Amino acid sequence: MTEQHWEKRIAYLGPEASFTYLATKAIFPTEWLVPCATIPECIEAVADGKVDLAVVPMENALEGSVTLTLDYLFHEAILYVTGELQLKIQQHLMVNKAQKDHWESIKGVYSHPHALAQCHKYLFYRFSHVPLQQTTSTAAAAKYVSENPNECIAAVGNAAAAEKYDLEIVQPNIHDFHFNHTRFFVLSKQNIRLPQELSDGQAKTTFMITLPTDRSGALHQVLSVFAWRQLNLSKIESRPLKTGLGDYFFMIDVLADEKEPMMRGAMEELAALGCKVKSLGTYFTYLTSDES
Ligand SMILES: O=C(O)C(=O)C[C@]1(C(=O)O)C=C[C@@H](O)C=C1
Repeated sequence: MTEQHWEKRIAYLGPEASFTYLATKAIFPTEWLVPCATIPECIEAVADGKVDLAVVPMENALEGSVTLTLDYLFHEAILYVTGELQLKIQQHLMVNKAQKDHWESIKGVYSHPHALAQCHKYLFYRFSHVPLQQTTSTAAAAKYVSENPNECIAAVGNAAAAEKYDLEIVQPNIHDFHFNHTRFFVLSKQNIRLPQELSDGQAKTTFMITLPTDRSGALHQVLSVFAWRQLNLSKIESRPLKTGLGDYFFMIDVLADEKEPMMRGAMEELAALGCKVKSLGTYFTYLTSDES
């Protein structure tokens, strides 16, 4: 955080100039940032104690959840959310400067699948004949385009990536809807919280809940546990349990601190209903002002 000097090691989905990097750098300007090639690599790095924190994308306003992050947190790792970062997302089409006069003849568009999906309309109407190639991040796509000056290809990513990898932005703001933001989780092995200063001050708790058995009304009962206590939910999403078709767990965000008496009561009632509840902890949201 800007007011502290933790000198922590923080893994992020890299390389440098990815959106995850911009969100991380905005909130941790002085810490040691460690790029990882994939979301599982970031999560494993913090789970194995190689870094203190890891920052991974978890939800985009246009494309929805980053399911790899949610599933990995449920199935593979025991980690806590210490904070949530939010970043405004602006996607630009960029080419190698050696190709800037021929950009309308591009033979491929490279980017992270979420970024390509956020620009679906533009790419479909403008370049429907051009194959889309998935990369591990938008910055990885920009790096690839910069390392291949003889290929007439483009990357989709942010302005910082264009600058870092010396590319020319040939079409700015190609995302389909103006309101484009992404949420990122800051993960830790400890159930700790980033300092509340600089956050929006609203405590949020994320639970992963498995219903007892396939009995009618079970989800209704779970929701009523929160409803009658006037605990406000800001997200609910079902994901496959991976044990069979129709088996799900639910990821629920509640706008309250898990230490509040009402939340403790809710947890007790869920247990009495036979639900398995995994709390990822209570955390605050930090709005990053980076204009990418
Ligand atoms: O590729 C990047 O730059 C990322 O940080 C990943 C990611 C994502 O997974 O959603 C983050 C923000 C944008 O929504 C697009 C891509």
